[in-house]
Amino acid sequence: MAKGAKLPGSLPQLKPRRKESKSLKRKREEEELETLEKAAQEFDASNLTKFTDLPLSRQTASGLDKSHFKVPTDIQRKAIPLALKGKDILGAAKTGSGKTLAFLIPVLEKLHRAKWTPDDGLGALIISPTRELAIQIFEVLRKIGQRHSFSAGLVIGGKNLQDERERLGRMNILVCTPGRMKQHLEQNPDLDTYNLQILVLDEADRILDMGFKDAIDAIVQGIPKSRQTLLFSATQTKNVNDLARLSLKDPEYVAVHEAASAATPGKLQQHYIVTPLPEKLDILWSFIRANVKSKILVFFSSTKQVRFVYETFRQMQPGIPLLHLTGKQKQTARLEISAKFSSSKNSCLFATDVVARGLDFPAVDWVIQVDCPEDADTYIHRVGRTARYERDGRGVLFLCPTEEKGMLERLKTKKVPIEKINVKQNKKQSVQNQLQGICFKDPEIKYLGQKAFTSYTRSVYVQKDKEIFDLEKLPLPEFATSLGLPGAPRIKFLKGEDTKQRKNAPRALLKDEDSSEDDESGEDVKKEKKKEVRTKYDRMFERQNQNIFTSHYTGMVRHGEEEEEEEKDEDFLAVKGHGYGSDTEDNKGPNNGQKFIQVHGKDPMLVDSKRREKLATSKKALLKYKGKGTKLVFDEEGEAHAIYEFEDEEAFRKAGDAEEQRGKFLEEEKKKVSVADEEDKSVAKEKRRAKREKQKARALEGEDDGEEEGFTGGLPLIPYEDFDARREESDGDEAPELVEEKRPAKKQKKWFEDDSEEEREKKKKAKRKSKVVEMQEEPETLDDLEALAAGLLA
Ligand SMILES: Nc1ncnc2c1ncn2[C@@H]1O[C@H](COP(=O)(O)OP(=O)(O)OP(=O)(O)O)[C@@H](O)[C@H]1O
Repeated sequence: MAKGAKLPGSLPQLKPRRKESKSLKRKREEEELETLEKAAQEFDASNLTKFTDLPLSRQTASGLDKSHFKVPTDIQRKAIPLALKGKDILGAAKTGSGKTLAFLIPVLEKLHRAKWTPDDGLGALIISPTRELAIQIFEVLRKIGQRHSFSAGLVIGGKNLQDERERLGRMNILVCTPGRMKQHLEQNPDLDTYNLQILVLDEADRILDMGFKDAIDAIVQGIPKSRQTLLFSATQTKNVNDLARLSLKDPEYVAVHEAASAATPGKLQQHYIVTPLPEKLDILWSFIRANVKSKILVFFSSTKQVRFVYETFRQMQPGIPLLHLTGKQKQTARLEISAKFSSSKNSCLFATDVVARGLDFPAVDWVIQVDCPEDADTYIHRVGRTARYERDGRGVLFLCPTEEKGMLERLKTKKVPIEKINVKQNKKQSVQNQLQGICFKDPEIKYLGQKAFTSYTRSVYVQKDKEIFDLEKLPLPEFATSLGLPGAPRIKFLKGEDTKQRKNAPRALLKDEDSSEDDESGEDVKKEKKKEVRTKYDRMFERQNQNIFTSHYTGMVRHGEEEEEEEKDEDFLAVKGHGYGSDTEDNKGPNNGQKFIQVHGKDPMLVDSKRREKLATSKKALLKYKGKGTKLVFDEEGEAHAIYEFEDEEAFRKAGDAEEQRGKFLEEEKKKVSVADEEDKSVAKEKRRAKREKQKARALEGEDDGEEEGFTGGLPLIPYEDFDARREESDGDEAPELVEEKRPAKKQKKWFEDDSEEEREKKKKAKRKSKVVEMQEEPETLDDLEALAAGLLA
C-alpha cells in the first residue's frame, strides 16, 4: 500500500502526528471510542456489503484488510452487527461459511471498546472442542488481531501445566480446550476470570454435550454473568437446558441457512454406497488407487482402525502419500500431520472424528466416511471438511445394508441431499489376500488388525441409535477375514453397562480403547486387577497375543530375566576365607572357607569379597535393618506424645458407630481443606487484582508524566520489539501510515517490578535473543505459537 493511502474502516486513519499532550490524546481516544460505540448501536445491517462498512476499530479493519478479507459471508453479515451491539448470539450456518470471523471480530472489538489493556487480565475466552481447532482459531485471531495490542494465549494441554501457568495470568484473550481450561481454573490462582467480558463457544453443540459437561460447568461457574456470550456451530443447539447452563440473555438466533433446502454447502456433491461390511476395505483401496491425484480425507470410527489401515495400505503402496491423524498421537505429530495435509496437493489422510469439526484443510477433494457416523450432525461436520467457502467438493458415505434405512432417514430429517451410487464391480480390487499376507508376515500388524476389529465392534456396540447400529446383524467372522485375520477375535462387552452415558461421552470410548489395549477380555477382569500395582511389562505378559511381542520387547523381557538370574547366581557364588562375625557353628555355613555377616535378628549373609563385605557393613546397608524411628510431638509442658493418640474408648463408643464417626471426621476435614483452599485462592486473586490495578494506575501516571506521545498504532499479538524489527525489515509498503513509537520504559518495567535489577537485565537479554529467532519465520510448532502467545509480556 502506498504511503498515505486510505486504510479500510469508516474512521479517520492513523497518520503521523505531532506531539500531542497525554490528556489531549486520551480525550481524542475517548471520543473515538464513543463514536465507535454509537455507530455500532445505530448500525443498519442492511447496508453491509463490505467489511469496511462495519463500524470497526482501525486495528481490526487493518487486520482484516491485511488478511485479504474484504466481503463478509452471510453469517458474518448477520451476526457481526448484532454482536457489536453487545447481544448474545446463537449462530448457525453451514460448514465452511466463515463462522470463525463472525465471533473473532466481535471479540476484538469488545475489548477494544472496553479500552482493555494487558493489566486488565482476561477479557475474552474462546472454547473449542479440539486442540487442532483451537490452534486454527488462534492463527486466525493472530492474523486479524495483528494491529491490536492485546496478549493472547492458547490453553490446549500437551504441555507442562506449570509452564503455562505463569503466562496465563497476563493474557487478555485465551483460546482453549475445556479440560485444560478447567484444570487451570482449579489449580492456578494467577488465572482470574472475574473481569471476563466475552465468552465464545465454537462448535457449541459439541461443547455442551455430556463429554464436556463438568469442564464447562466449572468454567462457567467462575465467570461473571454480566458477560456477552456467543455460540456458533453448523449444527446449533437450541436446547433450553444448555442455554440455561450458560445464562444467555435474550439470545439472538442467527441461522442464515435455516430456510435453505439443504443443511450442507451448495457446491458439495454427496453420495452413498451400500456395501457389506467385509467389502469396505476393498472399495476404499480401489477408490484411493483410482484417485491418486486427489486430496482425500477418510473417516473411521476408531483409532485402531485408522492405524491398521494406514499401516497396511502403506505397505501396499497405493501411489499417493498416506497420512494418519488421531487423538492418540503426540501433539507435535498431530500438528505436523495437519500441516502436511494442509499443504499437500494430493494425499490421503486417515482420521478419526478428532478432525471432523471445524478444521479448515484447504482444497480437500473427497471426504470418505468408511464407518457410519454416530448421527446426522456428525455426518454434516465430517463432510463439511470439503466444499468450504465457495469451493466445490465431494463426499461418499459407506453404509452397511443394515445401516442404510435408518441413516438415510436421519439425513433426510436434517436436510442432507444425498444420492446413491453403485460401485463398478469390475473396478473393485480385493485386498484380502494382501492383508492376510501382511498379517502373516508381521505379527504386530496382525495384532493391530485384531484391535481394529474389536474397536470397530465396540464402537458399533456403544452407539445409542440402535435402529442403525445393530452389532448382531453384522457379519463379524467375514469382517475379520477381510482384515486378513485368521479368525474373529473374541469380544466381550461389559453387561449392564450404561450405554447411553458412554455414548454421550465419546471420550469414554477412547479411554476404553486405551485400556482394552491391555486386556482384551473386558472390564470385569480389569477391575479386579486394578488393585495390584502392575507395570508395563506385567501388562504385556497378560496379553493373549504374546507371540507377537516385538524383538525389542522380548529382548527387554529377556534382559530382565537375565538380570534376575544373575542376582540369584551371585547369591550362590562360592566364597573363600573364614567365617566372619559368627558366634555359632551354624553361621559358618556348609564350607569352612565361607564368610558370613549377621545383623541382629536377620539371617546370616554370605560374604565373598572385601568389596562385598564393605558394602554389606556400610552405614547405608545397615540402615535398612534399623527399626524406624518414632515421631513425637511435644506439648506446651514439654511432654512427648505420639502423633496420634487413642481417645478414651468409652467416650468413643458413646459418640456412635465407628464408621459413621469416621465418615463425619473425613467430611469435616474435607470441608476444612476446601474452605482453606478457597480462601488461599481468593487471597491470591485479590493480591493479583490489587497488583494489576496498581500497575494500571502507575502506567496511566507514566503516560501523563511523559512528554512523548504514547503507543498509538496497536500491535500484533507479538512482543513490541519484534513488531518494530519486522517493520524495519519490511519494504515500506506495509501500513506506512501507522505510527508506532517505542513504549515508555516505565511501562516495560512493570512486569518485572519484583525482580532485582540484575535479574531484569538478564531476562531482557534472554527475551531479546529469543525474539530474534521468533521473527525469522512463521510459527510452525506449538512452541512457536506459544512464544507468540506471550503477547505483550516482553
Ligand atoms: N469473508 C470472507 N472472505 C473470504 N474468505 C473467508 C471469509 N470468511 C471466511 N473465509 C474463509 O472460509 C473458510 C472457512 O471459514 P471458517 O473455518 O470460519 O468456517 P466455519 O463456518 O467455521 O466452518 P465449520 O463449520 O466447518 O467450522 C476459511 O478458509 C476462511 O479463511
